[in-house]
Amino acid sequence: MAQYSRVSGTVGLITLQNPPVNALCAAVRQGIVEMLKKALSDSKVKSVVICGQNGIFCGGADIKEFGMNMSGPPLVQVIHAIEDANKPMVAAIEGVALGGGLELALGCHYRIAHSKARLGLPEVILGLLPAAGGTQRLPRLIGVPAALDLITTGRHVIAAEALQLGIVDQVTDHKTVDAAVKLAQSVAGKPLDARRISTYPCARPSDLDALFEGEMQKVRQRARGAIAPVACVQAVQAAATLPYTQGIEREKELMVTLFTSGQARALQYLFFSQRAVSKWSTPSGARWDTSKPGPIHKVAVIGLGTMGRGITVALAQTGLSVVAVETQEKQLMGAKKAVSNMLEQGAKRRGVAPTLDKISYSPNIQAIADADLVIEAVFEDMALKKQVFQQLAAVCKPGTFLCTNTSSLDVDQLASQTRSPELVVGMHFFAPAHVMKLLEVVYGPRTSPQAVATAMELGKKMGKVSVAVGNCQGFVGNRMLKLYLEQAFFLLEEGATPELVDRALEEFGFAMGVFRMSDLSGLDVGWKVRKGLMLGETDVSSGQSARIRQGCRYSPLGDLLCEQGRFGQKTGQGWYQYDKPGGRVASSDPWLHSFLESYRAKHGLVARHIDHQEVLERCLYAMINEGFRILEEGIAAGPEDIDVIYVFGYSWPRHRGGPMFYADMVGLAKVLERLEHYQQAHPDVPYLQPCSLLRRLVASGSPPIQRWREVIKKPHSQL
Ligand SMILES: CC/C=C\C/C=C/C(=O)SCCNC(=O)CCNC(=O)[C@H](O)C(C)(C)COP(=O)(O)OP(=O)(O)OC[C@H]1O[C@@H](n2cnc3c(N)ncnc32)[C@H](O)[C@@H]1OP(=O)(O)O
Repeated sequence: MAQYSRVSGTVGLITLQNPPVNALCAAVRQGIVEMLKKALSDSKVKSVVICGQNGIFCGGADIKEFGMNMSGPPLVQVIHAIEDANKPMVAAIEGVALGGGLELALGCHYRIAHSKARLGLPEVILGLLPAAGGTQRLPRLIGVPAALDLITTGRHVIAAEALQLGIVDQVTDHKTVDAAVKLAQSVAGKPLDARRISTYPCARPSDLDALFEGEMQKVRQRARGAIAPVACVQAVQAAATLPYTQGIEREKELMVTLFTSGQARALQYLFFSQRAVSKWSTPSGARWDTSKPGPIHKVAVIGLGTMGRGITVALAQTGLSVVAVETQEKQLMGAKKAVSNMLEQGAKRRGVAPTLDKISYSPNIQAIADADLVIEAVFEDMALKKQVFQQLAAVCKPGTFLCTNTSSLDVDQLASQTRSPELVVGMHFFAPAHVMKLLEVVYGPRTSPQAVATAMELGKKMGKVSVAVGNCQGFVGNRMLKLYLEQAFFLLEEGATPELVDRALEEFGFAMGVFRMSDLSGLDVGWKVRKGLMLGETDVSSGQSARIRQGCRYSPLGDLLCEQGRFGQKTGQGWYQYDKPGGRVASSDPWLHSFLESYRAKHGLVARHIDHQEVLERCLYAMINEGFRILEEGIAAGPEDIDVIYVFGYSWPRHRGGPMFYADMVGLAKVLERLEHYQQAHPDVPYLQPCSLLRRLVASGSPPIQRWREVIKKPHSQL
C-alpha cells in the first residue's frame, strides 16, 4: 500500500499505492509509517519524496472507512511523524491532492506540483472538516482569509493558483517526481525548523473578530442548515487564536461532532450515490457495462426557446458540432444572440475561448440530415412533438438517435411516430439547461440499451449528473413533485398561507419554498400541463365540485390565480407580489390572503392551525411515498437514483441526502405511521395510501437504505 525505494543515490521515494485515487486507508497509513521509518533510518538517504502511483498524488482519506471502526495509525499522527522528520520531506503532487491528501502534503517540508494538478480541502462537501491538521496548518501557511475560502467552500485550485497562494513551492510542466527528486537533493542537509508549518505563527488580520463574524454570517446564510461549514469557520478561528496544539484539539472536537452527525452520513451517501447512478441498469437487463454508446460527432437541437438555447450552449461547450434549428425567423435571430452571449460569458468565467464556431443555425429542418443525434426541444405539446418526430423520422439518416427534452410526456408515444423506436430516448434537461447539473435519461419499453448508453455518455460529456429512469407520467422528478405541490395547495385550502409553507420548507433547507419557487418558474407552466391532462378546467355541467377531478381531491387554486393573470415573477404577481413584472423580491400580498379567505368561505372550508411539522410531513412524505412506488415499479433502479435527481435537479438540501435517504433517517416505521394518519384524515387523496413496498420494508425490520434493493423485488414492473 506504500512502496519504498532509493533513487538518485540519496533520495528515499515513498509511493502511495491504492488505486484508483490512492485514498489513505488504514493499510496506506500503516505503509507510510513503515516506509518513513525505513527512509529515516537509511543513512544513505538525505531527503525523502512522497508521491502517488499512476499519476495521482492522493484523493484524501478513504471515505469508505468512515463510519467503520478505525484501525491503523490515525492520519493526524502520520502527518506529525512526517513533519517531525529530520530529513527534508518533499510532496510530489500530480493529479490531485485533496482532503487528507493535501493535509499530508502540508505536513511535508516542501511541495512541488504539476501544472495540471488540482489541490483542495473538500471535506466540507462530505459534511466534515480537514481534521488531519488542515484547519490549523493552512491558515498558518496562506493566511486566514484565503484558508477560510478554501476550507468553507471545498473548492479545488489548480497548481498556478496554489503557487500564488503559497500552498506549493514550485510548479512544473515536466515529470513531477523527477522534479521533486531534484528539489529534494537541493535541500538535503538544510535546516528544517522554518519549514514545519505547525510551528508558524498564524498571521492575525487586525479586524479578526469582525472577519470571523462576517464569515460566520456568510457561511450560515449559504449553508441552509448544514453544520460542517460553520464548524470549518470555528476550526480556523481556533488556528487564529490558539497555539497549534490547542487548535488541533479543537479541530478534533469539532470533527467528532460532525462525524457523528446525520449530515455527514447524508453527504457521504450522496458522494457514492452520484457515482453509482452512472452504473445504470434497466429492468430488462440492459446495463452500463454491457451497452456500448454509439459514436456522436454532430448533434442537432430542434426548437430554440429557453430550453433549446441552454441545451445548445451546453452541447457547444463540449466541443461537439451543433446544428440548431428554429423555424420561426424572429425566434431564431433572438436565439443566436442569446446563445452567443451565454457562450461568451461562460468562456470568460472559465478562462477559455468561446466555442461559437461549433454551432450552425438554420430555419430549415433539412439541415439536421447528417446529425448523429437530435434533441427535440419544442414547446411541451404532444401533438406538436409528434409532428416533429414524424419529420425527424423522414429527414434523419438511418441510425440517428432521436431524443426528446419533454419533462413529462410519454416518450413511447413519440417513439411510435418513427420507424426505429429503439433509437428514441428522453433527455430531460432542467432549466437553465447549461447550468443545471441534472439530466434524466428516459428509456421506454422499446428503447435500445445502446440508445440509453449514448444519452448517458452524452450527458456525462456535457458535465451532467445523468440518471437513467423508466418512462411514466413525469418520470421520477416531476412525478414526485406533483404530489409535493398538491399537498402545498391543500394546506392553503385548510388554513395555511404561502409564507407559512415556504418558511417551513426553507427552514428544512430548501433554497426556496414551494410557492416562491412556483412564482419563479411561472404558474402558467403547470397550468398548461394540467389543461393538457384535462385537470385545469371544471366540468360545470357534471355538477361536480371544482375541488374534485377524476374522482379525487383537487385544488384549483393555481388555476384560479392563472385565470387572474397571476403567473408569478414574470407578471409581478403570483403567490406573492413583486415591485414590478420580472421583480425578484417577494413580499406578502394582502390580495392573496383575502382571496384565500373568500375561497375557503365559498367552499365551506374552515381554516385551522397548521404547524411546520404538518407542512413537512404532508409535503415530503407524500413525495417519499411516491418514491417508493417508483422503486416498486422499477422506474428508478434504486433509492440513490431518486435522491440524486432530487439533490441535483430540485435543490433538495444536500445535507439531508435526498428524499429516500431522509425517509431512512426519519425511520420508515414513522413515515408509514404518519402516512396512515394523513390517509385517514384525507381519504379523498388516494396517493397518501402507503405504498406496499414501504409496508414490506417496515415488515422486514426497516433495513438501512443500502439494503433496500434486497426487498425491492419488481413483480409490478411495467417495463
Ligand atoms: C479521519 C479523518 C481525518 C482527516 C480528514 C480527512 C478527510 C478526507 O480526506 S475526506 C476525503 C476528501 N477527498 C475528497 O473529497 C475527494 C473525493 N474524490 C473526488 O473528488 C474524485 O473522486 C477525484 C477528483 C479524486 C477523482 O475524480 P474522477 O477521476 O472523476 O473519479 P471518480 O470520482 O469517479 O472516483 C473514482 C473512484 O474512486 C473512488 N474514490 C474517490 N475518492 C475517494 C476517496 N477519498 N475515498 C474512497 N474512494 C474514493 C470513487 O468512489 C470511485 O469509485 P468507483 O469507481 O467504485 O465508483
